[in-house]
Amino acid sequence: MKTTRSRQIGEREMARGKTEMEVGSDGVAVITIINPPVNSLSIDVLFSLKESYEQALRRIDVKAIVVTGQNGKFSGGFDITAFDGIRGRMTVQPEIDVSVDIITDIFEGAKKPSVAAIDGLSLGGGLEIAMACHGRVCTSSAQFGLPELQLGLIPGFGGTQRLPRLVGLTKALEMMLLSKAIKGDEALTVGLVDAVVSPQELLKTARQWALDIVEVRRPWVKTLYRNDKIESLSDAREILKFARMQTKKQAANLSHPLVCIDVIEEGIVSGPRAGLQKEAKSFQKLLFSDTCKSLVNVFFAQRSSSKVPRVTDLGLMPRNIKKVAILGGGLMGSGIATALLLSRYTVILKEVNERFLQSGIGRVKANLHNRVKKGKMTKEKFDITISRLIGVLDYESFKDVDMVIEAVIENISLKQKIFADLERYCSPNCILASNTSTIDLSLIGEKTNSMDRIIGAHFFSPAHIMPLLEIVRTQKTSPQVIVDLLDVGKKIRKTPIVVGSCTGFAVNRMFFPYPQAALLLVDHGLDVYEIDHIVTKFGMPMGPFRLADLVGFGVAMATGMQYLENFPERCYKSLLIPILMDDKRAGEASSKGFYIYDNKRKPTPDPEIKKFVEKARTMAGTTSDPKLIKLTEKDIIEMVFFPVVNEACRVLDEGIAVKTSDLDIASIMGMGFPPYRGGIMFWAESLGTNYIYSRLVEWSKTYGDFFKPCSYLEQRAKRGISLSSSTIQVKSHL
Ligand SMILES: C[C@H](O)CC(=O)SCCNC(=O)CCNC(=O)[C@H](O)C(C)(C)COP(=O)(O)OP(=O)(O)OC[C@H]1O[C@@H](n2cnc3c(N)ncnc32)[C@H](O)[C@@H]1OP(=O)(O)O
Repeated sequence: MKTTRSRQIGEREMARGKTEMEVGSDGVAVITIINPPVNSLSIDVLFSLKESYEQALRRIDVKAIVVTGQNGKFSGGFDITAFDGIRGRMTVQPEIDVSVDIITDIFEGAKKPSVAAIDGLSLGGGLEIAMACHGRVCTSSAQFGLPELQLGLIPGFGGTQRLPRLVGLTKALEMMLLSKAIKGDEALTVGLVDAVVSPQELLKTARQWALDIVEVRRPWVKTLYRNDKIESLSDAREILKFARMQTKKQAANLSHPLVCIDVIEEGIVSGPRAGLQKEAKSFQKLLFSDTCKSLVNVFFAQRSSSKVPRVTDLGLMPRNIKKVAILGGGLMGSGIATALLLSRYTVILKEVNERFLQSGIGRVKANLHNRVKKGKMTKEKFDITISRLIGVLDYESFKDVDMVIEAVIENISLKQKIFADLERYCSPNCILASNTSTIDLSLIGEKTNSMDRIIGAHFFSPAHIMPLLEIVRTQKTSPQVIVDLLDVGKKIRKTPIVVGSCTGFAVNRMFFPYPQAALLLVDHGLDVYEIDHIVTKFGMPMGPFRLADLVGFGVAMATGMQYLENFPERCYKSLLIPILMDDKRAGEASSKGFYIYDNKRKPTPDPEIKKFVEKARTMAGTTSDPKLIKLTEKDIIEMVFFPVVNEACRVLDEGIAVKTSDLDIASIMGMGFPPYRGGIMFWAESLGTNYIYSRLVEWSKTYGDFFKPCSYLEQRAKRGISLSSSTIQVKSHL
């Protein structure tokens, strides 16, 4: 990464982070990286580190150097917030290459040895600096990784060259291509560090290690020139060939993992300095890629989703939730119970009779057993985990639970009765949550006086695996209850988004036009499997028809009815699914839907589908539209996803979601929208509001109000304003 410092400092009043140096009577200079919260490497930190090094090298009382990070964190890597600034500055002639000129020539090439003392995080650029030191000492909880690929980048401070030289090619590829972090003990086993010590011993050991190098009691190793761990050229080529093959299979739409492999290969074939140069060039190019911009958007969107205006800024502390009761042990209830048990909550599972209860407990056990089978959980851990699950048939044990999550079938009167019961049996402070995916919470709590503690906890199936938690609040939900649920969400490792109450809430609501658009295209002449293929190629985990099979036609019809009741003017009604249901097809569960499923649930296209499609077209009076048959893949993607963008705009307009970035997260984590496209709104923004608006206008003229753009989109398109700008800003432009 090339940059200049003078411009940096000139641009800001205050430096972003620094290093401090302290020289001990033993002649060791300890340089500490200081840039809370994760000691990221801003340009200021990097230049301060360079200055500290140069000072230490100049001073005759300094024999050796120890580099460490403040507050038990070595460094979380290069400052991701600085990427935009760097992109802007790279049009100016860059002067210094951080990787070669600073890290390699000044730090690693120094005439005095340096040792990294690593506790906590050592990620990305942080690990790359540690690898350029001549020794590494860490604690067992220290975390090491090069996760740059998750940001659409490759390591840019020499990581592609030094990591293989320390841990061998296979392990290095695994750590980089899978962004897989390892802990201190494994780092020692694979050769990434030289010693693991307690946090109390860390600095002392690192100082002594550095002095030992000076006094030739330990070797002075320059990682970049090590050869002992690198495989022979022919073996290396085979390993890299296999890695390329795997990468193409698993990430067909991404090029940066292949760039990473090329850069590693360059170092092995042409030597590490050539590798460093290729790495620097590739890094700079990737920094400008759409993939990088999209994935960085996802990184910050994910972190901002738990920051809720007028809720998390009130200074409220989350209450300590220990015991959670779940009503209903079906697919959702058992999945939620599993997620909670895995994070050490005590869980009470209530069912209406013994048979249902045993099935529910059986499902939880099966979920946990799966983890044991995959080696993610030991048998002992399984026993401890399942011992925290208590099955009950009545409300007796509900008096001391901190939170209840109702996960019964979507029946309004049943839910109303349950919430009225809960109000009687639970303590007045108990949080009353519902896992409903469509029903308005005000309706669910109608028969209670507890609307302030009623909240939606909408999990996605399978609940113990899917990463999203949609937290649904009403006008009356208290901020404290939202803060509590956000905290539980974080503890069970979910990414929460907080949204308002409406039919389908944010995720299902904005995606309801998605299958409808696909059905419209089929009714007008397109092929079911072609649409699924194109949508999958775009990056969705499955196409809309395969998804309908997975969800099941019964559920698809029931939720479809909800949208039809609430938004009749913009629903597309196809007869295809009811026709398939008449043929006793219910989707994957019945082994037949749009696809035929074998006993391993592998889908195969069904030639018979054509017959049903024809019938649906005849009954609806639609015919093949010659214009649609000629559509390009791009057109099809737009016709399927622009109605989603349009509905997302309504969700924002109604204040159901407050940030476009929350909808990005919702689309990625709730629906599998490809993260490397940044999320549905980020992708839409990249295409241009006006473009989306004009295409919707054009289609609505031919195919009706299903495509009619909403006023939120129209206003922004006409004024050339981004989708994320608030209504107030738009009005001010009027
Ligand atoms: C040249 C080099 O090769 C290029 C690079 O180094 S690119 C950077 C590589 N490093 C990474 O990708 C690490 C990214 N960070 C993470 O994975 C996680 O933040 C973490 C594991 C470090 C910490 O996780 P956790 O404790 O859950 O805290 P988390 O909420 O994620 O982060 C805390 C804060 O630090 C910020 N932060 C984390 N890493 C950062 C980074 N590298 N740069 C800037 N800010 C960062 C987060 O945005 C967040 O800010 P906020 O409080 O304002 O929202």
